Amino acid sequence: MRIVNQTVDPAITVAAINDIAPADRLAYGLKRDSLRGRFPGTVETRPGHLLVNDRAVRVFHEQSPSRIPWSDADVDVVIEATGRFRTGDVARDHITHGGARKVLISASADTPDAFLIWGANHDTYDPARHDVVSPASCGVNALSMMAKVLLDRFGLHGVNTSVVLAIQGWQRGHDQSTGTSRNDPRLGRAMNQSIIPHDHVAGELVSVALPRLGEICHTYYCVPTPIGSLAELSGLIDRPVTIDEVNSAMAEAAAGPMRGLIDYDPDPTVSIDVLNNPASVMFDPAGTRTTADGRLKVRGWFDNEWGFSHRLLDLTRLLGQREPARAGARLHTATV
Ligand SMILES: NC(=O)c1ccc[n+]([C@@H]2O[C@H](COP(=O)([O-])OP(=O)(O)OC[C@H]3O[C@@H](n4cnc5c(N)ncnc54)[C@H](O)[C@@H]3O)[C@@H](O)[C@H]2O)c1
Repeated sequence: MRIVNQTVDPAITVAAINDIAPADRLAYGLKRDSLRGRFPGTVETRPGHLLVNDRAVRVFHEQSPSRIPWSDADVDVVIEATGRFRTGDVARDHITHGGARKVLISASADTPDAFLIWGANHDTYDPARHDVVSPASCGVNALSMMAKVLLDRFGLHGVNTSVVLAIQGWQRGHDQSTGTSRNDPRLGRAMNQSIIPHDHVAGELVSVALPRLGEICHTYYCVPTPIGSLAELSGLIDRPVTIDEVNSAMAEAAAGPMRGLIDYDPDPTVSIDVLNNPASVMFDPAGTRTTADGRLKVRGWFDNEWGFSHRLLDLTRLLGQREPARAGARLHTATV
């Protein structure tokens, strides 16, 4: 909602929100954000609506995707961002029961019609076959951008990846045995006390985005920082390459074909410096390492909320297109 309101984009209107939270709580959550500060505008409530900068947004409070009357609010694209309904079949209820045209699951979904990573494989979108789409995760987006440059420029292979992820909404403040959103008991452990390993499928999904990379070994850790995450990628190329060559390739991509998706920042960087960066990854040239036998390693930072939300909107624009004429997408989002 914040990004839509700060961007003048006639292609996207937030038409409706469904959330189990009452409207006054949604308004409060939009007005005051611990990380991003006050909302730069006005937020009020009216019966059945939020008024955001005097624009009415319909609010529903249904628990189940099968009960939300999206067609009443003329919604084209639903962003399924509850974290609860991550399988393609359940998310499809927004279409079959709710009357929306397309669904974007804001996570590494199970069995969507397609995984589309913006800038890596979104040009494989087929409107006739892809109704429920997943952009994978923020980490997959960050890794895929660096991998694409290294693959296209140097023929990268033999890839290992790591993500170090800031605190997530589904984590717990103290140890819990029940109620965690995943099966792994480690994910119920207190988020502020540990580096928590997570068996995430991110590596597999980078391979889905860029099949020429082949299989990837991946590791993933959740850490107690509030925002700002790290992506590292290593691999092999068939000739020795210098640090300068790798960094120049990234800088050229950031200034050229990957503009807006890769940000190149030569200043000494720590994770909080990526706050509010809309790119999928902020490449950190100080992290590049190479060896004489063709091994290399790179790192980048990403704002796991802000960058990923921009990619959700990029995909929403794509899914919202109607052929031939009607431009524009009206969307639902469950998080504001
Ligand atoms: N936060 C991140 O860094 C990040 C990045 C990429 C992807 N994601 C994914 O996005 C999803 C949401 O993450 P988040 O951080 O925005 O979570 P969040 O907890 O901040 O937001 C979830 C929202 O869904 C609402 N909700 C819960 N159950 C509901 C239901 N049955 N019906 C309607 N609304 C319901 C909650 O009230 C809340 O407003 C997760 O799948 C997460 O993995 C998060």
